[in-house]
Amino acid sequence: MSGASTPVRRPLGAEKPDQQLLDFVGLNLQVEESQIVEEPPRVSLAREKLLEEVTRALQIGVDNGKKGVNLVVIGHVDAGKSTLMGRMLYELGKVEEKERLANERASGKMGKSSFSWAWQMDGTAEERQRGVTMDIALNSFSTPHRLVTILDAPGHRDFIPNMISGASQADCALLVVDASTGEFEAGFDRGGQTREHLVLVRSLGVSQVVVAVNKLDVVGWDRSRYKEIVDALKPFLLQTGFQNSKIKFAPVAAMVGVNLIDRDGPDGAELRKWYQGPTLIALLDRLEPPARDITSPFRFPISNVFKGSGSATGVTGRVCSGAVQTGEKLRIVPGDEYGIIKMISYDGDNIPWAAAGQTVTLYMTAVDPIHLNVGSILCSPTSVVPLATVFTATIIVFDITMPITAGTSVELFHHSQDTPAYVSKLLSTVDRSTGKVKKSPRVLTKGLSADVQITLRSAGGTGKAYSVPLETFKTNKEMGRVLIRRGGETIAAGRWHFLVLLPWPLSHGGKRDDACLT
Ligand SMILES: Nc1nc2c(ncn2[C@@H]2O[C@H](COP(=O)(O)OP(=O)(O)OP(=O)(O)O)[C@@H](O)[C@H]2O)c(=O)[nH]1
Repeated sequence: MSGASTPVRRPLGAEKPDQQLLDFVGLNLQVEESQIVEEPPRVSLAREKLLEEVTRALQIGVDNGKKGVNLVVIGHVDAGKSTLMGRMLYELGKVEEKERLANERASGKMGKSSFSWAWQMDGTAEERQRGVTMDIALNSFSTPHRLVTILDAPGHRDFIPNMISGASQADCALLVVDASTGEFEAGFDRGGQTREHLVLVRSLGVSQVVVAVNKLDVVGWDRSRYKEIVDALKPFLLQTGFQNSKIKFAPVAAMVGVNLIDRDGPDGAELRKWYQGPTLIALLDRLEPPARDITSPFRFPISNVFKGSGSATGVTGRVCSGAVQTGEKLRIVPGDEYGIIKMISYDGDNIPWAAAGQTVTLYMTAVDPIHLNVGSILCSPTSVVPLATVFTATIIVFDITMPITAGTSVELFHHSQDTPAYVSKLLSTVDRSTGKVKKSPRVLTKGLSADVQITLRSAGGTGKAYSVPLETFKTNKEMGRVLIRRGGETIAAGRWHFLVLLPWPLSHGGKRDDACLT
C-alpha cells in the first residue's frame, strides 16, 4: 500500500529542533531516545465537558471570533497558484520583507526570478529547480472573519495523487486559471487539469469554489477576456454540481498583486475602469465554515508524518469527525497499536483540543513511529473504524473513453491512501434522467451511475489482500468517499455502501452496516 505523499515540508506548528538534544549531539553525549522515558500527559476534561467547550468555542470562533476554513488551491499547471499564495501571504503581512528579498535574490540567481513569489510555497530544492509544485504545501492566513488553512496543490498531472490528498482535507476550493491567450483553453480542454481538479474536489465533498481569473495583466486587463472565461467556466461548474450561489469569480494578477487585497496603485488602474466587485480576499472572507460533526467517533486520516521533538511523532491531517484533547489515547488503524496525544498544534499554536473540520498536527507519544503511516486513521479506542477488503459502492462514471468492465484494474483513493484494486462485479446501473435500473450490466460507460463491487488486490506476493479503514457514507460522509483511477486517469467517484468486513481480530469493533443495503 503506498502513501500518496512525502513528509510535509512546513507542517503547521512544526517545532524547532530540541536544543537539549542538539547540545548532546555537539558534545557527542547523545543518549538513546528510547532511554528518555516521558510521562504521557493526562486528559483534563471529561468527555461531556470537552464537547461543551468545543461547541461553545466553535460558535464564537477562534482568534477574535474568526471561523476556520480549509481551502485547497487547484488549477492547471503554471496557472499561478503558488505565486498567488506567496503574494497573498506577503500582502497579508505573513512574509517578512527580508524573506521576500531572499527569495527574489535566490530565484534570480537560478534564472527563475518569475518564480520568486511561488518560492514562498514551493519549498523543496527540486520544486524550485523544476518550477513546479510537487506536494501539498500547508500554510495559513487570516481575513477579517476567517482563519484560512491553505493547501496549495500541485497542478501537474503526475502529482494528482498529492492533489487528491489535499482536496480530501478541504472545505472550499480556490481555482486559479491563467487568462493569457490559449492558456485558459489548454487548462480547460479535455486532458487539462482545470476540469479534472474541479470534478475531483466536488466528488470529495467540496461545495464552494472561488475562481481567481489570473494573469489578466498579460492580456492588458481585457474585460471581454475575463467575461469569456467566466462564461465558459460557469456552465461547467454548475454541471459539476456546484450551486450558483457557491460560485464566485475575481479578476486578478497575482504577480503584481492586483485585486488580491486591493486594486489601488498604478498596476490596478486598468481594472478599476471596469471592475467594482469584491477583491479575492473579500470573497475568501465570506466562505462558509464546514458543518462539523463533533459528536461522532473521532476519525483522523493521517496525511503526513514527521519527527517531532523528544519522543513525539507529528502527524498532520484534518479531523473528519469527533473531538480529542491532549492526553487522549488513540487507536491506529490498520494495526493493533495505540498512541497518546502529547500536544496538539493548530496554526502554529498549541491548543488543548482539536475538533472536526480542523487541520491540525497531533504530536503522538507512547508509540513507535513505525506504526504511524500516511493513510492510517487515528480513532477513538472505543469505536474503531472497520477494515474492509471487499465492498460495494455507488459510483458516477466520469468522461472516459474506455468502458469499465468486470475485472478492470483500478487504483482506489481514500484520503491520502491509494490501493490497488479491481472492479469485481457490475451490480446495476441507474439512468440518471429516468431513474430506470438495469441489473448486471456488461459495461459501464461515461456519465452512468452504477453500483459496483470492488475488491482490493493482494499485497505483492504475500497472497494476503490489502484492507483499508473505511466507513459507509451513511455512517460518516468524510470516511465514505472514494475516487477510482485507472492508468493515471480518474475514471469514477463513489460512495461506499456496504463493507464485507475482515474477520476478528483484523477488524476489531467493526459492524456491518446492513441498513445501507436497502
Ligand atoms: N504575468 C504574470 N505572470 C504570472 C502571474 N501569476 C503567475 N505568473 C507566472 O506564471 C508562472 C507559473 O507560476 P506558479 O505560481 O509556479 O504556477 P503554479 O500554478 O503554482 O504551478 P504548479 O503548482 O507547478 O502547477 C511563473 O513564471 C509566474 O511568475 C501573473 O499574475 N502575471
